[in-house]
Amino acid sequence: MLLPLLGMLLRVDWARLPELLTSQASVTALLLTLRTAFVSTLLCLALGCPLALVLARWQGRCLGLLRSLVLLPLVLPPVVGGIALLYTFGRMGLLGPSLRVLGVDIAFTTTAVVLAQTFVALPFLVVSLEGALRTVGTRYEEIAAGLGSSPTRTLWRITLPLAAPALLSGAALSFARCLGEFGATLTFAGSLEGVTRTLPLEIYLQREVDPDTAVALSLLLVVVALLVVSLSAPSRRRRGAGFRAGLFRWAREAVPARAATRSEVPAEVAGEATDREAPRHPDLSSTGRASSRAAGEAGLDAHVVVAERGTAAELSVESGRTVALIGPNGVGKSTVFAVVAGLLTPSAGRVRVGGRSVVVVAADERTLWVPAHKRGVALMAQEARLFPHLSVLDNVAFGMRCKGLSRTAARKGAMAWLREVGAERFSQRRPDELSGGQAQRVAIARVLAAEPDVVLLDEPLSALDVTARPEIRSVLKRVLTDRTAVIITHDADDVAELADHVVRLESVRSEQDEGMSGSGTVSPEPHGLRNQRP
Ligand SMILES: Nc1ncnc2c1ncn2[C@@H]1O[C@H](COP(=O)(O)OP(=O)(O)OP(=O)(O)O)[C@@H](O)[C@H]1O
Repeated sequence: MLLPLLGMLLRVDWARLPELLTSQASVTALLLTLRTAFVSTLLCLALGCPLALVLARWQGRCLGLLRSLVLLPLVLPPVVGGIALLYTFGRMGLLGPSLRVLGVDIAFTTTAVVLAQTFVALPFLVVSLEGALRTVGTRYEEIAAGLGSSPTRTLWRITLPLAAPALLSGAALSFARCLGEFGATLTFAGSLEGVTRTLPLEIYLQREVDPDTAVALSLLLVVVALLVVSLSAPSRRRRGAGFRAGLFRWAREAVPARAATRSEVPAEVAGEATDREAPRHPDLSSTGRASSRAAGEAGLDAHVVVAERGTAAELSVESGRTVALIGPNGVGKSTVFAVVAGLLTPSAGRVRVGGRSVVVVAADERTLWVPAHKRGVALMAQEARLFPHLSVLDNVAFGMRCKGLSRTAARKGAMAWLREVGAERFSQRRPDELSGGQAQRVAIARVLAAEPDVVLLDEPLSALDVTARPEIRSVLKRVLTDRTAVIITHDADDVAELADHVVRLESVRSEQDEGMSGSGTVSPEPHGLRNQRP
């Protein structure tokens, strides 16, 4: 890699360098290159983001074919791309006559340069972004939906910010690729000075007449490309260090509405929630949920069959009660949660939340399907899954923001919840600056601050060490009082301390059941198991 660069550097006429770089033709070519590369990168972002999202999230059959098509320009010689574009947009091409009727002429114009650059650079953005989206997965999006976030809000507030580093690297790579584009541009746009002659074309021309200018311009292109790529390359330093992180932090702090300073936030909520009652934000307390918490009413009622996972379960939770869902590994407890939370369609069954039907499926056909963010069901998993790009305070405020509270009101409420779970001193930290126990406290506050009708806790204490467990258990015990909740656990202490009832999901696989990998039965224990060993 270095040797050819060295070879070029030794040929640079350093004394004449400024004069060579500032000639009229060089400056025109450089400005045209930067301008077109910038527009092409914007076009790559506009086309590449949805494409990457589809490739990362869609599970259709033609996915492989679609990915191959998107990646094709990476392996095609650019001149082939140029010919393809010419026979599509050129005067005699597929769309040429129709475009001419509209008075649009694309081939051999600056627009053609932009199209050629976009054609070859798009895969760089898509590949970077798709990889990042797949790595992040859907776990944060599922949490966001449980907190009441609409798909659009989730896209802008969770998915894209989480993929921002990859988006930046992908955009920079695309920009760099646009800077160097030659073959497709020459074929489709030609080489007209000031219109389509970009820097690579200028270098090629100068090579014939003035090799010193060609070498000087090549050096300039190397420097620009190196700058772009190095600024966007993933940092191997500690998270939060480095130029990019510094730039992001500076931008965050420069926008006062986005981040309150450490001293501001506690002052903002001074005097809030001084009692040990679980705080309910005043703007959220009148959502009608109080009536659904009347004793004896159904808080959650689920009858679920997921044939492909061999799970069948019936679960009923009185409003304001906590039920422990227990059973051996693989019996289908998390599957039941996924159906109730709206993350999985059952093969048959129905789910009612607070007396409202949210799922009805009969014979594999969904007759009623309320999307996850409209169910009022929040899921808390083994790991805290705090949104890594938000501060602790904004994590907890997220659910309230989804319900339409102003940023200030949501942060006030969030601070009160953090105080409730004993985590207010971490409010301005980032999730990666918390221990497992601290993160789990914050996750509890985040779920409860969203005021869901039903809280689903999937082994919330299992990732904690033995010292943190009793502490978090007692926090849970306090905050789950009067809430409709289901907790999956393998720990007898959790059952004894947290649950009003126990539902046992059992495997009843037998010789006769061949074809079903297993099924669940339910055996509700009588109320009063509290303080007993199950
Ligand atoms: N994404 C998936 N796709 C297909 N099958 C799955 C998937 N996740 C789980 N299963 C299967 O569904 C069945 C129930 O799994 P589930 O995770 O619901 O069990 P569980 O009772 O929660 O287990 P554990 O106590 O180990 O968490 C298992 O046979 C499992 O292999």
